[in-house]
Amino acid sequence: MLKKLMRAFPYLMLALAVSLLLAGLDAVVTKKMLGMLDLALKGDIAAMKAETLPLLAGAVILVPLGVAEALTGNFYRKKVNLNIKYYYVEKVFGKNIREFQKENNGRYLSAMTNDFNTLETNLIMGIYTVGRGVISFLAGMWLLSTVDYRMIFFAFGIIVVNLTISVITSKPLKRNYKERSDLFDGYTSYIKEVLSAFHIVKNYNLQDKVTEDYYQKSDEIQNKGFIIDRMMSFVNASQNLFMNGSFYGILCGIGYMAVTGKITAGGLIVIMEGINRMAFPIFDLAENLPKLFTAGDLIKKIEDSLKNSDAYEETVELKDFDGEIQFREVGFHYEEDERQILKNINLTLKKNGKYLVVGPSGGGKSTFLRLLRKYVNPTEGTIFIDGYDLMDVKKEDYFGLIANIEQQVFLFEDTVRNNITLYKECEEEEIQRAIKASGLLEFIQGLPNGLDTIIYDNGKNVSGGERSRIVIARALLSKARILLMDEAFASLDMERAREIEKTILGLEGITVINVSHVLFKDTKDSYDNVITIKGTSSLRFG
Ligand SMILES: Nc1ncnc2c1ncn2[C@@H]1O[C@H](COP(=O)(O)OP(=O)(O)OP(=O)(O)O)[C@@H](O)[C@H]1O
Repeated sequence: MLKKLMRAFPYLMLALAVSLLLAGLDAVVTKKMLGMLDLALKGDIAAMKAETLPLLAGAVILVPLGVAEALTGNFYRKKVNLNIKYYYVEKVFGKNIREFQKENNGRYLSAMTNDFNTLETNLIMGIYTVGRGVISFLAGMWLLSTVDYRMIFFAFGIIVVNLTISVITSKPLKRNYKERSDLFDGYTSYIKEVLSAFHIVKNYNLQDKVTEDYYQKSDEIQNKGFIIDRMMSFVNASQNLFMNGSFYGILCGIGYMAVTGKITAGGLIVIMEGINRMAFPIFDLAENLPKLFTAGDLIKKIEDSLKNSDAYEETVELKDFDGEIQFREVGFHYEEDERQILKNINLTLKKNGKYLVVGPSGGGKSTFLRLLRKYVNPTEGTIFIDGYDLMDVKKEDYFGLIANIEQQVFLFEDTVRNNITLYKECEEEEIQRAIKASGLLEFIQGLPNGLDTIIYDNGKNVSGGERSRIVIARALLSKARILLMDEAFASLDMERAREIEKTILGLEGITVINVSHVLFKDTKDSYDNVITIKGTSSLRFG
């Protein structure tokens, strides 16, 4: 992520260069204006006339420079935000399916909202604000030094003390920011869960329980925010005390110099202006530096959540499926559960074969499919595909060879066409063939805009059976070599299920592995084999 942030470095530099130009020119114009005051007090009209034009020119240039500063600053902010968001999504979709499913994906939502907001405020804008603050501070320091060079030492003193306070206070702040981010993860997951279970909450009158839980979680987060704000106010108060003390000291000094005639009236105002320019950025620095130091931990937390704990290197490229899939002494148990789910599986699935997988509930049929989908690897034995260990086959190649029809159907909020083609270029004829084979023709003909009708909110306006058929059409169109089906007919009426099953069994050039408890006598015989999975106790093949 740091690399992505660094990519926006040139934009930051550009924005700060414009700020430097603006602050420098502004300081020169101020210095010249106050020089005019001294000339006026001396009555040197000729010198005043000579100074007027450059002064006016400088003042005019300040206007476009001010606009450029705002534009370049916003551009930097946009660039860096887009960079890290792009990086994040790329990384999230680089996660292994199994690892992603195992985690609570609320943490990703929380990262994309809460953590990114914190990063934007504390780091992205923090760096920019600190950079501008330093520039403005230096401009103020230059103004002071034009009157008395010793002011430079005073300025450095202020910076050193400010940095020290920021470093000391950042440690407890870091811890609290991290804890608040963790709380946000839980909070976001909770909100996601409660909103998706909205109808259950209403039907079972769980509103009070939800309100109470919500209140408690919000309370914890607010408390953490309160602790952070309280710490920041202590930090700011101590920085302010030091700053105000220093500035009052300076004011006394310059007051004395003015009274004793060591500086002119213009010089006095130059120093006041310089202090003014230094004061605001110093308060900005005091606020932003400690926050800036907390960003590292947040980035680490985000990066850690993006890592795949399974870093097994897949080396085999497999562009086609030519022969067979072989299970040899395959056994499996889930990572978090030592219970053996599958044991000693030995079977061969031939190219273009049609296989029906049956067995009791909880017997391990979906787990068997998960192995075939490469979501998990066997904990014992080996699955070979065309002679290669499936574990070594690159996921992106293998996923290109298989199509899945799962129990949980996901539909995009888009047209029926895009939901079927999954945004790939397809011939109209192929689409129509898939629609017919999946029994969707009647449904699509009845839609107001046919294939271009929009499906809303993961298929709110589509029935369970229609959803299944859309996903079946999707799989038929994908031209996959292996079709893996998990209770694909569960929400279809018998007649339609039988029809679609017949179509699928008649498909040439595709291997079908169908886990189903919906069995028809006439179609059952069309399978090349029926595999019975009954947990670890037995596995029957044929
Ligand atoms: N992610 C998981 N972590 C731990 N155990 C799991 C996980 N998924 C499934 N199991 C367990 O594995 C066993 C087999 O589950 P699986 O879903 O493979 O069975 P199934 O035959 O497909 O069942 P059903 O027909 O009811 O869908 C069950 O005892 C289940 O509790």
